[in-house]
Amino acid sequence: MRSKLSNLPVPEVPQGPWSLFLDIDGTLLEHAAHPDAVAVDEGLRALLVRLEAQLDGALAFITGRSIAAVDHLFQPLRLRAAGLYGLEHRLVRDGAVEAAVEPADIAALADEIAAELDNADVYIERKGPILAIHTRAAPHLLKRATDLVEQALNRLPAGYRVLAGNAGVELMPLEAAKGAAIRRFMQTAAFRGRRPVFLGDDTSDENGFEVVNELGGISVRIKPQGSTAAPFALAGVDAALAWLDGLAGRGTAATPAEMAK
Ligand SMILES: O=P(O)(O)OC[C@H]1O[C@H](O[C@H]2O[C@H](CO)[C@@H](O)[C@H](O)[C@H]2O)[C@H](O)[C@@H](O)[C@@H]1O
Ligand SMILES: [Mg+2]
Repeated sequence: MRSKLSNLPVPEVPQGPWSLFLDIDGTLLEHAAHPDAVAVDEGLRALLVRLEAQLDGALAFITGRSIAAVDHLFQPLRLRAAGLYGLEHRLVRDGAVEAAVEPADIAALADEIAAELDNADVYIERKGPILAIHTRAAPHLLKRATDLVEQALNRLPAGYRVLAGNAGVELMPLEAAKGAAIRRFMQTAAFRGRRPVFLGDDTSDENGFEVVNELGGISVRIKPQGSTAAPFALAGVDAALAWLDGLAGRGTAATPAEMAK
């Protein structure tokens, strides 16, 4: 069931064994005009290290970015992660990435859409099997970009969908879903038997909230703007980081450099 966001309470503190799933953009990092314009500071790295140690490894990023992009952002950390909305996984810290394959037809569509839009403020992110058109720096082009992606969808074989956000639109395989990625982690040794907690900020996180709710976990929508399946909310990135900081145990800390060994 979807609730009105404005009335949502701050999340309860998890009791007993719990695990943590984290969206990145808009949850841990403030949005920037371009995907490459964000940066991770040492405070955030240290917070993640503390939480990961406290949870005996039961922490994973669940993101629309590729795992390669996540590793670049958070280096030297290589935490557990589902990238590309679950098309890629790294189920153990520092482990191998199960990568997704790029269908040739998506690459061709990206070229066509780039030529049609022909605007330096629109960024077309080619993420293998997913194509993202970012219009954050050119909001007036969101409708045009969405129309072009929907036209492209009609020319693809069945098995793709369009996911529209506030500042862009993505074309992706149907199996790209954060909820499925969370279920997959919950079946692994580090997460099994723990209560999932998931923080996310966008439409693409709603499917993850539904799965976490079904599993009896705590789902939290960051900076609410519409309806959501999450029963809890936090006002923005600063509030999310402060809440996580409050959960982070002190005294078990390894440094990011130690974790990268
Ligand atoms: O699932 P997330 O971790 O939230 O990732 C979602 C997308 O994040 C990135 O794009 C978004 O953040 C950019 C930086 O703030 C912003 O410029 C863009 O408008 C946002 O859509 C990333 O580039 C995408 O690949 C992710 O799908
Ligand atoms: Mg996000």
